[in-house]
Amino acid sequence: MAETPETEPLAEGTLKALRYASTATITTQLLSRGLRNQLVQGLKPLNPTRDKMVGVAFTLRYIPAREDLDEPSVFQDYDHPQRKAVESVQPGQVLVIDSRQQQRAASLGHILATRLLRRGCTGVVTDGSVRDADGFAALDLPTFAANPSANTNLIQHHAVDMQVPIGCGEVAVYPGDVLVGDVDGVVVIPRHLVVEVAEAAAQQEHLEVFVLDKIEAGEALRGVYPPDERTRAEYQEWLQDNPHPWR
Ligand SMILES: O=C([O-])CC(=O)C(=O)O
Ligand SMILES: [Mg+2]
Repeated sequence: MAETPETEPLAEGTLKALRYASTATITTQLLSRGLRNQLVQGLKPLNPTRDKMVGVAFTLRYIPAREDLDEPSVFQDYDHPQRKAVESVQPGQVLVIDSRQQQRAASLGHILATRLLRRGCTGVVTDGSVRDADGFAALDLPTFAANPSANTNLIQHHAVDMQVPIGCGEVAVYPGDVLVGDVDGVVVIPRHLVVEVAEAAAQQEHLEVFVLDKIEAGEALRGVYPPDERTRAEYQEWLQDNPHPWR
């Protein structure tokens, strides 16, 4: 497995391909490579009009809160791990939080998310909750969470570590992995596979545009979906006038 520095940005071509491909298509490409558990479970997009998300994982891990440690004055420390994480996220990264699927308290709120947006963060994913949900709905930052919850994180969570491997919605996320989100959910692509999966997914997406045209025109599935040799040859013709849009 090739080593990639966990903060390495994605190449422009890979970004464009991932913005073009749907999460549905990406999960199919991951399945063809033997990976069946890459879709983060239990999430909803909180700002459905800004739901396409692509970015490199910056991870933050929460453990259960304890009353003698997690009281409001801890936020007087600007180096509190939650605040430090927000001020460490780099442009092109998605903040992914392991909230242990616990939803009673928010993993973060709208002010911190606004700071993330200003830092060039491209999305927020937590398998717990967020608060200030109306703020998230209006913020130009794709956000995926299980639920809104008014409680601040200290009620249930203790931020303990960043840029370590985490679990989020039953999926392993390693720093530097690539997250893609849309209306169907959030998929995690292992970093060493991202270039090939992005290209293969974009190609599949483009072929499916052609296939869908035929189905809309009334053609039957046989020979078309999945496309047989004849349909693939027609697709090659169609490509002359419909070049790959992510290139
Ligand atoms: O979740 C928190 O405690 C922080 C918060 O409200 C915000 O960022 O607006
Ligand atoms: Mg707030």
